[in-house]
Amino acid sequence: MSESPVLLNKHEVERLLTYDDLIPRLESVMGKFSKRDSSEIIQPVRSVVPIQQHSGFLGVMPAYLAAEGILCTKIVTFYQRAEGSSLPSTQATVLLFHPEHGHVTAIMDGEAITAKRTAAVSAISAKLFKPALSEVLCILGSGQQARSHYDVFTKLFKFKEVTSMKTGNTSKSFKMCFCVCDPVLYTLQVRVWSRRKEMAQRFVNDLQDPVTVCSSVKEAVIGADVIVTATGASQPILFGEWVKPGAHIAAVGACRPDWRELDDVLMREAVVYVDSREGATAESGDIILSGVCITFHQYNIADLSHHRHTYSTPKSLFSQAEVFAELGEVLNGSFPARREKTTVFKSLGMGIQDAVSAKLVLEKWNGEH
Ligand SMILES: NC(=O)C1=CN([C@@H]2O[C@H](COP(=O)(O)OP(=O)(O)OC[C@H]3O[C@@H](n4cnc5c(N)ncnc54)[C@H](O)[C@@H]3O)[C@@H](O)[C@H]2O)C=CC1
Ligand SMILES: O=C(O)C1=NCCCC1
Repeated sequence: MSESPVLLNKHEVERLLTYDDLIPRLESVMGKFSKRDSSEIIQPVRSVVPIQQHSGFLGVMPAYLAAEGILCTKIVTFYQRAEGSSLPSTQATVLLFHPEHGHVTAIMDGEAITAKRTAAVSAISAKLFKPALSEVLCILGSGQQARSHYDVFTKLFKFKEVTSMKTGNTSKSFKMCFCVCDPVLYTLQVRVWSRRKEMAQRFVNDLQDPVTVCSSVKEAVIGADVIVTATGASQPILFGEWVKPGAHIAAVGACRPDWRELDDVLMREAVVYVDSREGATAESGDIILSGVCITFHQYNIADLSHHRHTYSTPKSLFSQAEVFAELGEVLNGSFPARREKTTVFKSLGMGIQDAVSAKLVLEKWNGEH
């Protein structure tokens, strides 16, 4: 008889899952995933059931990591909620199985895992792609993901250290330049925008450090070096014309093929990285719809039965935004991090991220019991 599964609630998962432990595991598993060795990792694209009547979705996200002995699935629901709703828009449960015998070893809350692993992956993207001098972080949205992104980004990038160069004369006979290196600490400035300003204000009231509440997306993003988009938007809210050249955008929302957060200009001008190419091709409206042309030339042809039919041909077609690489392909060295360019990391979420997070939580719990 197998033992009863360990049951862990949100509070326990939150306590046991730390970014310091999680980040290296995510880097390792995403690097391995991008090698596409199916004897090591199997992770199909998420199955999603629309719940149209209630503006919601049910997703199932299985993963098997043979070398690590992790067999896992997350079951997640996500809803488009009215602003200010007290219900969480993303809810999840994660199940770990015994890979050899098939029984369930742990059932744990998936909300904390989803919040932390998504933010941790965005932070990995920012480590790789943000401009060397990044002083301004902008967060669009004020929900669960906005908060976990705030926590990990300020933890990792709170201060940047820059070396200032001084020049001067050293000799009477000729002028020579010398350099003195002064380490200077700058505080990262954080800005937040939310659809309703009072929600952004509520977000800020919970924080220790000062954060600027902005009245518009444009005000929030102008001059920002790193931008996190973590909203439930289904139409673009972030426009390329506002984005500072060289900025990095971690785009977390818009996880349906017909939802957008980023406009065509940004999607076509930036170097686009994704978590999984298959996931992005199936689910990212920002990628799928970026090449769709909405201007059509129409003409009519009368057929023999006196009906008139309208035929359309595209007047002009833009090509779709191209995916440059997966985050894992950069982590495993097969593609470069093009830090000098404007970069977008389009995140959709992966079962392997939940799997390593859940395993970590269970290991920590086992260590305590
Ligand atoms: N990439 C990934 O791995 C994951 C992505 N997500 C996605 O991230 C987004 C945020 O998720 P949570 O923070 O859990 O949700 P949440 O409900 O806690 O927060 C959503 C935020 O988006 C704002 N918002 C909603 N509709 C909007 C609209 N039409 N325009 C502008 N702002 C709008 C809300 O005001 C709120 O600030 C969602 O789209 C969710 O599906 C969630 C989990 C994982
Ligand atoms: O990866 C996840 O978990 C989710 N991704 C997008 C939608 C909500 C859940």
